[in-house]
Parts: sequence; C-alpha cells; structure tokens
Amino acid sequence: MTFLTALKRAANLRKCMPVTPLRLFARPISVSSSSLFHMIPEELESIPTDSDPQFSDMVKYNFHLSAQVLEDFFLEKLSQRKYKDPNARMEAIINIMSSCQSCLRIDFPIKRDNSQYEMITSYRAHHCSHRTPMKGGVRYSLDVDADEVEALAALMTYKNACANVPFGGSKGGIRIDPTCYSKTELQTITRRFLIELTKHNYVGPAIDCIGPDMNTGPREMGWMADAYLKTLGFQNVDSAAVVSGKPLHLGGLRGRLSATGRGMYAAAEFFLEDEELMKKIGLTPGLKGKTFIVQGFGNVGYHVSRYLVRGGAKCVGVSEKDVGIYNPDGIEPEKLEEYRESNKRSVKGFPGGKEVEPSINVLFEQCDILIPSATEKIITADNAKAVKAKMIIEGANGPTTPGADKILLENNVLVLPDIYVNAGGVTASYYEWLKNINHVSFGKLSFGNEKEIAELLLQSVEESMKKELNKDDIKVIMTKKLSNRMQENSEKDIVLSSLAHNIRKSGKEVLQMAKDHDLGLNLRLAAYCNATSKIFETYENAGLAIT
Ligand SMILES: NC(=O)C1=CN([C@@H]2O[C@H](COP(=O)(O)OP(=O)(O)OC[C@H]3O[C@@H](n4cnc5c(N)ncnc54)[C@H](O)[C@@H]3O)[C@@H](O)[C@H]2O)C=CC1
Ligand SMILES: O=C(O)CCC(=O)C(=O)O
Repeated sequence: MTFLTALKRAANLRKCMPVTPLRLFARPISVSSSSLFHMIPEELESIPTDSDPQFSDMVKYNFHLSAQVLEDFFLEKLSQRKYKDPNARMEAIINIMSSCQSCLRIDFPIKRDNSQYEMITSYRAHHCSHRTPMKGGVRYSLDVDADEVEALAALMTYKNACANVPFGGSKGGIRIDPTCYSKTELQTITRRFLIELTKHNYVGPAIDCIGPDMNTGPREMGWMADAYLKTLGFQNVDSAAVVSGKPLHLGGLRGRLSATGRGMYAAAEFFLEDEELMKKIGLTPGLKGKTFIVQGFGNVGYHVSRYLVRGGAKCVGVSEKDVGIYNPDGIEPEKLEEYRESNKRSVKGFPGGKEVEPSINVLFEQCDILIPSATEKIITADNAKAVKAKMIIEGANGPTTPGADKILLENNVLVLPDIYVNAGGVTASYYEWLKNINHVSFGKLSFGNEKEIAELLLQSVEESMKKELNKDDIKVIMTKKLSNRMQENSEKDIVLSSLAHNIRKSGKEVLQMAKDHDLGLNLRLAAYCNATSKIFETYENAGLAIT
C-alpha cells in the first residue's frame, strides 16, 4: 500500500459509514483489486438488487463502480502533482464526474389546431462540460422527466469519452406523445423549445449541440436549426452546427441517418471475430448464420437489422410497442419497414411471422444476439434469467438494469454496453458539427486529387515493372472495385468507414481495460472505466475551482 493510499483509507474511514455487508456487496461485480476505498454512495446501495431502480441512480451506480476500479490510477495521476490531500482532490473530481451540472425545465403554452391552449413541459440537462460543446439528443415521449434526461445526459458524457468524441454530455426531451399532435403543432412545439433554450443561453454551436433521439429525426432537427438561424444565430456563420442530424440541404451529413446502426454492426463484427471471447460465451466466431431479435424497429433497430442481415445474420424476431413478430425462418427488415410504412407505422398484421403478445415476450425467444433498441430498463432482475441470447447489443440507452447485469454475467452473456456500442450516432453527429464549422463537405476538396494520385500510382507501378522486367507489354489497370470507388467516392463512404474504424478502436480500448483490470465479461464496467479515465484526466489537467 502506497503512502497516499494509506492516507486515503484513513480519511475514508473517518468520513464514511463503517463497511457493512451491504456496502461490500456494492463493490464491483467481478473486480479483484487490492485497494477499494472509494465508497459507493449510501443512497445507491440497493441499486444492484432493485428490480426497478431510478434511471439516473442506475447510471451513477455504474459510474461509481468504475471509480472504484480506477482508484489506483487516479491516485497515481494525482501523486505526480504533490497535493496536500490527494484523496479530497480525487473525491472532488469523482463527484463532478457523477453529478449533473444543471437541468433546465421549461413549460410553455401552445395553441392547438382546435384553438384550445395547452402547457408543454420540456427539459434540457447539461451533465458535464469538461469538453465543449456538450452534445446529446432530444426525445419526444410521455416518459420524459428530469430524472430521465439527467440519466441520459450522463450516459452522453460517458459515451462521448468512451468513443473519443471530444464533447461533454447533455440530453433533452419534451413530454408529449407526438402521435397526438398535427405536423403544424409539432413544428410550433419544436421551434418554441429551441427558442426557449436559446433565450437561456443553453444551446449554441460552442455551448450545447442538439441531435436526434426517440421520436425525433431530420424533420425536427431541421426545424430547430432553422429556429436558431432565424433568431440568435442569424449573424453567426457557424449557426448550422447548433444541431446535428439535419436534412442534407440544411447542412446535414450523408450517413448520419443510419450511423447508429452502422456503428453497432461494426462493433458486432469486431467482437464476434474474437475467438477467445466467443469461446467463453459459447458462440462460434463470425456473424454469418447468427440469429438475432431486435426490440424497437425505429431508426436504430431498423438500420442495425438491415446491416446485420446484409452481413449474413438472420433476424428471427422484432418486438414493437404494439405487438411482437417471431419467425425462425427469418424476417426481412426492408419488407417489414415497407409494411409498417403502409400500415400507419404499426407492424401489426405483418404476414411474414407469428404475432406475439405481450410484445416483450419475443425478447425471450431463442436467438444468438438480442438487440434492445427502444427504451430504458427493459432487461431487469426479474426477467434477465429468461434471456436465451448469448450476446446483447444495447442500441437503446440504459436498457439493462444493474440487477440484470449481475444475472447476465453469472450466465456468461456478453453485453456490448450502450455507451460503447451505440456511439456511432453521436460520432457521425460530431462529423456533422465539423462539416458545419468547416463549411465544406467531407471529400469535396480531395476526391479529384485522390483519383489523380491513384492513376499516377498505377502508372508508376506499370513503368517500374516494365523497367525491372525489361518488358514493354505490361499493363497495370484499375480493378472495377477501385474504379467504382473512385467514381462514386462520396461523403457517405468517408463517414461510414471512419465510423467503423472508430468503433473498432474504442472496442480495443474497452477490451484492454477489461484485461488490465481483470473484469472478465463485464464490458459495461470496462467501457465506463475507459470513459472515466479520460474525463478524470481532462478535469485534473484543466484545474478545479477548489481551494
Ligand atoms: N437515434 C439515434 O441516433 C440514437 C438513439 N439511441 C437510443 O436508441 C433508442 C431508440 O432510438 P431511435 O431508434 O432513434 O428512436 P425511434 O423513435 O426512431 O424508434 C424507437 C422505436 O421503438 C419502438 N418502441 C418504443 N417503445 C417500445 C417498447 N416498449 N417496446 C417495443 N418497441 C418500442 C417505437 O415504436 C419505435 O419504432 C433510444 O433509447 C435512443 O436513446 C442511441 C444512440 C443514438
Ligand atoms: O447525435 C446526437 O447528438 C444524439 C446522440 C444521442 O442522443 C445518443 O447517442 O444517445
């Protein structure tokens, strides 16, 4: 035990409650560390046994587990700076990283199409501004409240850090069921929300940048971008960067729409090719032939299904909010989407599978991979035992409670956690922000040059070969594949290949964390550690307003 660690232990013993068996239980699930002195806050102790924990408490609990794992790393970093009380400094930074900086609630009136008036409740939470701007989506749902947006904003802080997106974390929501409003009413609500945030100096390309989430997409992002541009942002040449996920003609990015699903596909491929991991969970390596079930057939669920099927996997179940569909012979995502489009956005009555009710039951059918892509707290301590899948890919934010995590770990189920695996969306949003502040689309200035260089390269190879082999009839030609790529070079290619590269990179970091700290299959803890270690260093290097 180092001197600093001993100091810290003494300080903690003075300050905290005695270590009760419950407190011991609150320690990381599969961590064998020699010095665990950072205590899980008392109010979070029941989280791992709670079948319906508060969402923000769930996220805080996961964060504090990572702080315990990283304690030696924190103290090591602080020891380089010779603080009088490194323990106090560490606890201060841990507190900053776990709490939500601010949460704004805005109630505003709208006049409905029938001339009646209605108050609308909305929120925007800023979790951490260690990097700016902060970034996170806005959702429309009757479940929106302060606790939900704070939890989601915290997940954004950790997700951005885990994925190496240099932003802080935020999230917002409007408490409405969008299906109960006309398009005109939705536009009024959306614009008013953005104007209110602007008035409070709560959004801006350098402050907080909004993106899509549940029940919002290019249409809503377009309205918000325009509302900003026409008001406070009218003199700011970078205004478009206040919102991502916009339609193309408002400065949107090719590839953003399917980016979350594309990233999840890249992550699935990356982990499925790890033979050692697959052996541990009892799956053969590779995506081909794997069966999967998806919950939520919206932006995330639909696109990830499309990519997985294209990569050789089979979709055997879809759980939507009104009904579930199960078909062991396979469901074609494009056909289901086409049907849904023609059926008032409902999958009910789809001829390509058996209907299952309640729809959640589909999640417990036989499959290799389960993909919750709807909402939070779906896999809980009460139903985790019923999961038959060997791998879970969390498209949704917070779909698994800590109680469920414990059971899944015991059953050797590999969970690719939200803050790692669904980061493709925000990564593409970061690219869109870059595109907007650079005022040029990706590849626009380089495509012509790249094509010429490729041609010169081939010529150069041809000439060298002729010379070396002393032959005149050698012809080096472009393959069809390269020629097509050169002809059709697009922003989308750059975005999607960079996205896949980044997901593999952060996947490697998560795996390395798991190895370094002996976390076994607990990739959630490893992903939190990957994020927490980076945020800690940012705060420590920036300096704190603490005497
Ligand atoms: N859109 C994005 O880029 C990202 C979204 N996410 C998360 O993914 C999840 C889904 O988001 P989106 O696909 O964008 O939303 P979306 O609104 O496009 O789709 C959600 C789908 O889930 C269905 N659904 C809602 N509640 C359900 C339930 N209880 N059971 C079954 N189906 C249900 C809806 O009918 C809808 O089809 C959310 O948790 C969101 O925070 C995460 C990262 C990025
Ligand atoms: O692209 C964005 O800014 C929103 C992403 C988001 O909300 C999420 O990753 O959960």
